[in-house]
This record gives sequence, structure tokens and C-alpha cells, in this order.
Amino acid sequence: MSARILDGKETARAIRGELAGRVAAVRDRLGRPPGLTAVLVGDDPASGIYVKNKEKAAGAAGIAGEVRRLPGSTSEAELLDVVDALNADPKVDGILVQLPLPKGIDPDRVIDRILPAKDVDGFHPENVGLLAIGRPRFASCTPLGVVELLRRHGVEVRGARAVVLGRSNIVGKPMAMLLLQKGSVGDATVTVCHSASRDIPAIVREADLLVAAVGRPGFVRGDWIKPGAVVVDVGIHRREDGSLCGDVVFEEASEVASWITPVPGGVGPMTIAMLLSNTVAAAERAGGG
Ligand SMILES: Nc1nc(=O)c2c([nH]1)NC[C@@H]1CN(c3ccc(C(=O)N[C@@H](CCC(=O)O)C(=O)O)cc3)C=[N+]21
Repeated sequence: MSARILDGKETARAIRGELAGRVAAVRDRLGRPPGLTAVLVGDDPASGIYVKNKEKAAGAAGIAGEVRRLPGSTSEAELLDVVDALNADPKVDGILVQLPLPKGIDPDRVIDRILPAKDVDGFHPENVGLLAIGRPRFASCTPLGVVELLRRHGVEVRGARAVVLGRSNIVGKPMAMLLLQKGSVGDATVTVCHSASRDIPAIVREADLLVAAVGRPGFVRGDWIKPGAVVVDVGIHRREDGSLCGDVVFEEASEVASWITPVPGGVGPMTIAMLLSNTVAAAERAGGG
């Protein structure tokens, strides 16, 4: 193991601490803390754990975090009514509808219904569009967490050849957009690979920065990594023995990379930290601030 660790757990803790002053200022100005409501439909156990982690982290940052748990039998119309009520609630600055949603509910229709100013996940088309044209408001939390993690470790992205594995709307595409942004966190030369890409190992071997978000355990092998490259692993999978692993074979890649994220303790905690940061930003804008 020669790579240095991009410690997401510690960095997320630091960010929560830094948010405290801004949270206090919101309290002074609005007479209430920033408010975040997560909506969880059904009882997917993994989603339940994530939502609980978010609730805990919100509390630690002085944010009023609430989880609205709805039965798996909830209809799309009922969920849209809940979103409407949260849109209209002045104590709620940020709304997150946990994905995936049960079959029969169209996630696009639900996301489109969230007030863009409360869309702290950054999934609403208006927020995606603002990011695409270089005027980011709320960017998707996972990609945002990745660039923040790199920035705080002094990893230079400018001019780097960045390869993103995966083209999802919530990770791959916004990740590419952020790395492409003009300015401090961006200015990379970005390639996005997906299931139809030819010879992915050859493309990855050119990468100074690799972001793996394919959703397949151990997809990226150590001999794909250019010596000295920076490796960010967005994947999270539970092995049969209960332990967690990512999209990258850590034991192999960490022999070659200069920096690498662990799983767990890398991108996951940063995702939650960015959700809190977006919520505080939403509260700062609330009531014309
Ligand atoms: N609307 C919506 N927004 C999301 O941001 C969202 C979502 N839906 N659906 C599910 C995914 C997944 N996700 C994670 C967040 C934190 C960790 C995290 O903190 N992981 C810990 C380990 C947690 C554990 O022990 O299982 C770590 O990597 O160290 C993981 C996954 C957010 N998601």
C-alpha cells in the first residue's frame, strides 16, 4: 500500500463543524434552525440505514432533520401531496425523496414536483440545467462530495485527464459536469465511460483521476490504474460476510495510486456532508437572505 487515503469520514466531520457558525446565523435571522425533511417510501433496509445516518448527521450539525416514513403501498398521488405540503412548509428548507421509489411511482414526476429552491439533492431538472451551464445552485451531493474531498486534500484537478465510469443522472453525469466546470474544482479533461464503451481498461489507463461509479463490486483492477493516479470509488456493495467494498479492488489499486478513497469512509460520508451543506445554503436563501 503506497497510496495516501482520501479520508471522507474525517473530512465530513470537519465540514459539519464548519457549518455550525452558519447554522447559528440562520437561527438568529429566522428564529429556527435550518430544516431538512427526508421522505422514505417503503421499508428497503439499505435505504432505512442511509436515512438514519442522514438524520444523525443533521442533528450533529444543529439542523432540524426529520424523516417522513410512508408505507410501501403509498400511491404516486399521495406522495405528490406530501411533496406539495413540504414545498409549502416554511420550516422546511430542504426536501429529499429517497430513491429508489417503489414500482408504480414515477421518480421523474416526484422530483419535478419538488420546489427547485428546496431540492437539496440537486436532482430537479432546473438545478441540473444550472449546473450544466456553469451556474451551479444545488449540485448532486455525491459528485459535490468528491470534488470537495479532492479540494481539501490539495489534489489538483485542473488540466488532469479525468475518467468517470458511469453515466447515471445522480452520479456519473453531474460528476463529469463538475469536473468540467471552469474554475477551482474543475478544469479537467473529462471522459465518461458506460456500458457501450469499448476497451474501458485502455481508457482508464490514461486517467490521472478516476471516478468509479459503475455499481459493480471489484470492477476496476489494479493493473488498469496509471501509476500515481488519483482513484475515487463511489461504489458501495455489501459482501456475503457483511463487510463493505467498492467498485475498485482497493488492495490492488492502492499499490499503484497516489491517492485513493476507502469504502466505507470515503465518498459516502461526504455525500451526507454535502446534503447538510446544501440544506444550510437553502436556509440562508430562505426569506430573502
Ligand atoms: N434522494 C436520494 N439521495 C441520496 O443521496 C441517496 C438516495 N436517494 N438513495 C440512496 C443513495 C445512497 N446514499 C448513500 C449515502 C451515504 C452513504 C454512507 O454514509 N456510507 C458509509 C457507510 C454506511 C454503511 O455502513 O452502510 C460509508 O461509505 O462510509 C452511503 C450511501 C445516498 N443516496
